[in-house]
Amino acid sequence: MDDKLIDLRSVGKRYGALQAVDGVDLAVGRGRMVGLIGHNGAGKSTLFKMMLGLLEPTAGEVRICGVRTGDGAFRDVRRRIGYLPESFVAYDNLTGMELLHLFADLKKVARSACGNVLERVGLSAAADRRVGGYSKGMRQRLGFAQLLLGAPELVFLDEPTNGLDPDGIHDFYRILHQLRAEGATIVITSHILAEIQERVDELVILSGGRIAAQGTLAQLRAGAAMPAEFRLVARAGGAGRVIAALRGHRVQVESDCIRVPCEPWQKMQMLQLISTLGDAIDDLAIHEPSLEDLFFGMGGRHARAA
Ligand SMILES: Nc1ncnc2c1ncn2[C@@H]1O[C@H](COP(=O)(O)OP(=O)(O)OP(=O)(O)O)[C@@H](O)[C@H]1O
Repeated sequence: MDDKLIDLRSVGKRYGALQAVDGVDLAVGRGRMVGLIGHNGAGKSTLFKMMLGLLEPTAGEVRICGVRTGDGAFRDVRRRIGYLPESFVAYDNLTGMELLHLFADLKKVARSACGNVLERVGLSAAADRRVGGYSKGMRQRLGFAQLLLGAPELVFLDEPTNGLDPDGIHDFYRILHQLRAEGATIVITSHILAEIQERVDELVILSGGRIAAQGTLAQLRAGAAMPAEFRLVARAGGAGRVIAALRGHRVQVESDCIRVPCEPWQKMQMLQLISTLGDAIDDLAIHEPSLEDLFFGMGGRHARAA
């Protein structure tokens, strides 16, 4: 069996004169969880639709579970895929359970699986209520429940945490991590970079239809070579000594701390220097660049320049 569940080779999609996706190469192995991020219009949904076989690429090849999306055999592959679109449309006059029965019938999954799935997303108590009375977060959970039907091997989620409260987001990722532990391969898009950065195995930054960067957060940090920042809190009367010792560094003095940018390879030197200041320093923290810092340093900047 092919362990590259997703295999995109030089994939492009053109809408008339607009090149929405351009020369994308991407391989995702079984059991991986990948975060796809990018500005509005970067091409995330177009890429998703091509991976789901809903859109034909105008260039290159999309293979899912080893099968080309244009091939007849892809119909069977589709049954192994779960998809939660950005706007999950539910029928308001059905109950949550009735709606799930509908999805179970469409997916050829036994209706008896629905109770368990509703329980998994925390909607058991609302199973017999009409969807019209559900909150935005409850609808999103229902969308997640339909995705779980049939235990999909490959899962695509487009902005899945929109509308969820912090508890909902926490539960949502807990279930996703369980799915991954069971062997599922997961691709997720999000605009909430702080939320996704520590929760996926790998990040793909899409910009202007192309992959601007790809890797773990640590790899993206290393590739971007963005400085970390030391934040030093001086003891009363100690600030002058700290600033004098840091002469030659780009020091920024704030009301609550002294900020010193530091290249990744200079961290140990900086720590040694700080250790000589002893009792002039009350506290220190090292702030590594966040995904948001990297995004605006790479994809975001490219995107806006495009
Ligand atoms: N059916 C279509 N016809 C013409 N242009 C389209 C079509 N669908 C998308 N586009 C264009 O392709 C580009 C990529 O759109 P896409 O929806 O894939 O981006 P996205 O990254 O998902 O954006 P968002 O974060 O806003 O959902 C955009 O410029 C968009 O206007």
